[in-house]
Amino acid sequence: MGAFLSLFKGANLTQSRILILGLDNSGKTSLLIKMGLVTSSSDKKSSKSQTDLDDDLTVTPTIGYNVKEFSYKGVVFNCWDLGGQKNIRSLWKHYYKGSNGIIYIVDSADHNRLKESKQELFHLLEDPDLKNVPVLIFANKRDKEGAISATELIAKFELEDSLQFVNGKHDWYVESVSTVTGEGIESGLKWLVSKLKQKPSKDN
Ligand SMILES: Nc1nc2c(ncn2[C@@H]2O[C@H](COP(=O)(O)OP(=O)(O)OP(=O)(O)O)[C@@H](O)[C@H]2O)c(=O)[nH]1
Ligand SMILES: [Mg+2]
Repeated sequence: MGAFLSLFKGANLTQSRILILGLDNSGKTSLLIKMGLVTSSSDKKSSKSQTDLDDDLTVTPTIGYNVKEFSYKGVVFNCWDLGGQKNIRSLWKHYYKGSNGIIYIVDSADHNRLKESKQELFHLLEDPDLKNVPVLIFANKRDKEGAISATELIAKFELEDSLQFVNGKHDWYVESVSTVTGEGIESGLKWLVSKLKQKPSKDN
């Protein structure tokens, strides 16, 4: 009976596997923590506090991965936050298969690493297991002085010219965010929800 009820409850939900990727120190784990708060506060039925949500997550460099599941606007986000240090980025590809979307995080205040971040993004999109997946790019740390805007990131990453041509057609969207203030996160998630609802789950 319990199994039947949970099946019924999930009947209208779009299941999605989302990878949170980006260089080390870009803010992936911070985003995972904040996403729990943003999605639960938009769902008025939930009254989770920040403490409820991040008790098992710490903002220290991730060795391995963290996984969290959120429901937001009819979509179940099964989010995988993978460690971004250079020596463990080669492990990312083992998580690509079956993914429905990517949230790629860029530290928009770290000018010295924008080129490396761009190269990593284009490299990962060459993988056949990520063909056609929508890519939400978060220009994170907008609260920091010197952070570049979403428009500047689009220009620096040359997204207009090239992203749609990498390995199939990738819908993409850039939003300037801060995981400290939460600004921008919901707007980006709304875009991703609209893309995930357009495509059947696991359709890569
Ligand atoms: N000012 C500011 N600091 C941030 C923001 N997001 C993350 N940080 C800080 O950036 C540092 C790195 O954040 P993490 O979330 O651990 O970064 P990560 O991408 O998970 O790093 P790895 O696990 O090493 O791949 C931490 O000190 C965070 O507090 C933001 O929006 N603004
Ligand atoms: Mg981390």
